[in-house]
Amino acid sequence: MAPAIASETEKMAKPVTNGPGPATLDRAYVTFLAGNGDYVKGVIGLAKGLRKVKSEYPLVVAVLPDVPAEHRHMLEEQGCIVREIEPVYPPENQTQFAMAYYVINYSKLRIWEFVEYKKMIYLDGDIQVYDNIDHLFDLPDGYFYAVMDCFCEKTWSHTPQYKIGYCQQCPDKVKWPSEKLGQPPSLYFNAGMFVFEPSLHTYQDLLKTLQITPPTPFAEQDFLNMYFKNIYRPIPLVYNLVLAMLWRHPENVELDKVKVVHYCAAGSKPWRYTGKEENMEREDIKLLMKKWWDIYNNESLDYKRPVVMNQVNVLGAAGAVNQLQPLIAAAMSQAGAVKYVTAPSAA
Ligand SMILES: O=c1ccn([C@@H]2O[C@H](COP(=O)(O)OP(=O)(O)O)[C@@H](O)[C@H]2O)c(=O)[nH]1
Ligand SMILES: OC[C@H]1O[C@H](O[C@@H]2[C@@H](O)[C@H](O)[C@@H](O)[C@H](O)[C@@H]2O)[C@H](O)[C@@H](O)[C@H]1O
Ligand SMILES: [Mn+2]
Repeated sequence: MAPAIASETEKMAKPVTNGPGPATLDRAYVTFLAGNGDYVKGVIGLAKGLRKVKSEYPLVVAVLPDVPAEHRHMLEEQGCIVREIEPVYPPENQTQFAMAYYVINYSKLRIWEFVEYKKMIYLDGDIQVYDNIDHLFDLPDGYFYAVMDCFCEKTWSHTPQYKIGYCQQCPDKVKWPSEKLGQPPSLYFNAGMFVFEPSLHTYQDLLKTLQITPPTPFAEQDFLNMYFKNIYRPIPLVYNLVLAMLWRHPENVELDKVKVVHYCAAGSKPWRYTGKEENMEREDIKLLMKKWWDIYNNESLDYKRPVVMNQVNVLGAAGAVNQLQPLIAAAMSQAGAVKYVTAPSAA
């Protein structure tokens, strides 16, 4: 079993900053948005959540062409960097995806092309970050970091592990029958959150490999698990609490220590929450819904475009200078060091 890297992760308990200045620009969070529906609320909530925990890095949103201009504008208004990507489709197939819409999730693979960033943390749009996780950017390069998934929900009923009641979250509860089924499944991560390094070589190889890989029920999540199997390193579940863990493996969950919550259980998308589906009436679920909405509705977390006057050609006319002076002083105090150019001295 690949050693969890809890020790290294725990060592970086406090968010690492890059010295006094702003964080290096070769790091960013990235999420994925498709369609003209309500997932845009998830991404807006995520942008506000990252701001609330004072993350030092921007949020890039990879949008499919079907994301309307109005939604893109809303994301830019929240300080997001919006990047259009082309869809990625798996080879022709008769696969029954666990959820029919999973087929669009292969488009996530486009983020490996964002090579202006050396390291990125991918977060699904139905994820919220409640504690600063910037320190994950300092995990050693060369690996793929993600949290282990759970096999106990009905969405896994097509798998041998579900049929025998085996789950990697509790491998000793129902032992894997190696004599009958051979090797147990490799450690398997949830693809709603992962730390990765964009690379054109990896990107091209991902797309090439995809075209010769028969699709499977969990779509790009299965594909990414197969592709990164040898460099996958599990990180603690505090970095991606798959909600089902609350009722499937409560012994593994310390909710007050959880930093990232993934609203992926049936009926748990906060912006669609009715409380009617199974497990959705739980007190911890209601608390997590309130936490999500408190951030989404918190206007003080809206992005405030800095008024930066990086170059103000102050005209010679005394009158203009007098009018501008207080404005410049206000801008300087608000935007830190501001360079402004005084009008060249009259020749
Ligand atoms: O209509 C959709 C469906 C999915 N997504 C994106 O694809 C991700 C994966 O889908 P989802 O989170 O619904 O899968 P789950 O984690 O629930 O299995 C979402 O978080 C969104 O970022 C989207 O933007 N629009
Ligand atoms: O396209 C496949 C998706 O597979 C994953 O979701 C699943 C997985 O977590 C199962 O374990 C749960 O049972 C299920 O509810 C949940 O939807 C990723 O979260 C998502 O980003 C995406 O990759
Ligand atoms: Mn998700």
